[in-house]
Amino acid sequence: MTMASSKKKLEGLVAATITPMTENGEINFSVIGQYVDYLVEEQGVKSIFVNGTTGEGLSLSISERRQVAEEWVTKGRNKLDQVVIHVGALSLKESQELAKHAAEIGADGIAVIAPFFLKPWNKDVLINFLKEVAAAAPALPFYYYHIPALTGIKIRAEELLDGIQDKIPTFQGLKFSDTDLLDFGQCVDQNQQRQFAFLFGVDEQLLSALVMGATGAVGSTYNYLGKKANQMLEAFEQKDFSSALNYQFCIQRFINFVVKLGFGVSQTKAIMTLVSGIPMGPPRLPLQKASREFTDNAEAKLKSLDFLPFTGLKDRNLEACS
Ligand SMILES: CC(=O)N[C@H](C=O)[C@@H](O)[C@H](O)[C@H](O)CO
Ligand SMILES: CC(=O)C(=O)O
Repeated sequence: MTMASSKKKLEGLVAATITPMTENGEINFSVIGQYVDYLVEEQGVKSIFVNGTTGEGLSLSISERRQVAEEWVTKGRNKLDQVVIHVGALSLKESQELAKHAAEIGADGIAVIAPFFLKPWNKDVLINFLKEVAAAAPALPFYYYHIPALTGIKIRAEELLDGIQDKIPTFQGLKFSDTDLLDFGQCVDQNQQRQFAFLFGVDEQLLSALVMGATGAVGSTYNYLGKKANQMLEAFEQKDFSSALNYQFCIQRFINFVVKLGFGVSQTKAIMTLVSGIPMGPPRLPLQKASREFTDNAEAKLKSLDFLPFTGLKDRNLEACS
């Protein structure tokens, strides 16, 4: 526990990394170095969450997950603050293997979702599963990744956190990807004496979560809207709430637009390719590549919001926020 507890707290924006792929569906390791530089230099994002939802972690083989994790850790060395690896899997054995591997390669933490096929039906069973995974990496900070809409496991995070450190001594925080701000607020409220990280995962609502005590955020949009989100965090920090709200609305205009077109990991890959210029490639089945129509519409919206660099249309960007 000494190593885990001496680790500095995970805070600020954490990009949920995309797993770049080639047109024929293999992982494109060759762009990960550029991707790290892009996040740090262009978006001001210094921590990453690897092999999660956005990274199609559950669609990769165990061997691929190990290689992806290793590449991010290697390329992020001396550049990134923290690299957290999502090691959740349906098989406890696989999850433990990935946790152990994350420790071996020098990752800064591990996160785990609830197993979602044969399900834990109550808090104690879920804790037992998480505990067994955490124990495979006893020196690494452990984060629970709460994403009930995707796992179907609706055990409230507030309930799960009650007494969790007695069971999982390396427990260090929560990645909360749900819109239930009562549950989130109570996680914060009931653990004020503990140094947990409360990482919010609904990018379009981050400002509300900051009010509730979020200490950071993990999300897909920080890959390409990190700079804007950082401006919002800065304004919030300065107690300039009207500017913070202005930034949140600006981010919402974009997310609202793409949500209406149908937004998920495939679309995130297309948008990131557009904005960063780094080819993210297609997603893996069962996901399907974003349509040309989606990409064209998203591009027009990004331009009108002034979210694309060098568009040369500044005077016509009526929706742009400062
Ligand atoms: C379901 C999902 O992928 N959630 C992401 C992270 O938890 C978010 O970053 C969303 O992509 C984002 O908030 C847009 O809805
Ligand atoms: C968004 C997020 O945290 C994930 O992709 O796992």
